[in-house]
Amino acid sequence: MFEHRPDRDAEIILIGRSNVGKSTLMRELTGHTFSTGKKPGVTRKPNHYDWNAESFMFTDLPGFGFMSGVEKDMREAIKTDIVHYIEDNAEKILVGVLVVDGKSVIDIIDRHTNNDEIPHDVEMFYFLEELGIPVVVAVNKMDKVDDKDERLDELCDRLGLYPPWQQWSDDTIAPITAKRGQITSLREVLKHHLHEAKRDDLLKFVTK
Ligand SMILES: Nc1nc2c(ncn2[C@@H]2O[C@H](COP(=O)(O)OP(=O)(O)OP(=O)(O)O)[C@@H](O)[C@H]2O)c(=O)[nH]1
Repeated sequence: MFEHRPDRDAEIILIGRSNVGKSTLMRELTGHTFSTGKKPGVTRKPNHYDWNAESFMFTDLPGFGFMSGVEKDMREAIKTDIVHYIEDNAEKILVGVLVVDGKSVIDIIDRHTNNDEIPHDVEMFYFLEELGIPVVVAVNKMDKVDDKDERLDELCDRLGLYPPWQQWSDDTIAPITAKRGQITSLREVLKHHLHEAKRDDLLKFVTK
C-alpha cells in the first residue's frame, strides 16, 4: 500500500500508463518540479502536491502497465495499490484525470481488446466512473498526432462515448501537449468539474 498520503479533503488525481507524460503534466499544472526516482524497478510512490490552507492536493499516481525492467508481479502490485488508493479516497477525489498518449493509445487499446482482455486504460475509465468520480481523459502528446479529429473520435469510440469527440470537450476529452505547456483545454474541463462540485474556491489551482 502507498503510505504517507497527506490528510487532505479534496484531491485531483492523475493516472495513466507509464511514460504518457503524467509528471510533465503535473509540472505544468503546479509549476513545481518533482524528483521522481525514475529508475525502473525502484518502488514507485504517488507524488502529492498540496495546499494545507485549502486542504487540497494534486496527486500523480505511479504509472501502470508496461514499464521496461519491471517484472509483471511488480506491475500488478502497483496497479492493485493504485486501485486501492482510489477506492479508499473516492469521496475526496473531485476529478480523476486519465492521461493517455494520443499517438499510441488506440493501438494499445486495440491490441489488448483482441486478446479478450479489458485494456488498462478502458478499465480505469470505467472504474472511476463506477465510483462516481468524474473522469477527464487528458489526451497528451497531441504534437505527435496528425489526424487529430479522427484519433479523438476513435478514442471516444473505444471508451463507449459517442463521437464526435467535440461533444465531450466540455467535460471529458481534453487534447493537450503537456511538454509545450499547451494544457488550456484541460484547465477548462477541470474548472467545469470544480464548479459542478461546488468547489469554486479551488478554481485558482487549475487556472494559470
Ligand atoms: N512529444 C511529446 N512528448 C511529451 C509530452 N509530454 C511528455 N512528453 C515526454 O514523454 C516522456 C515521459 O514523460 P513523463 O512526464 O516522465 O511521463 P510519466 O507518465 O510521468 O511517466 P512514468 O513516471 O513512467 O509514469 C518524456 O520524455 C516527456 O518529455 C508531449 O506533450 N509531447
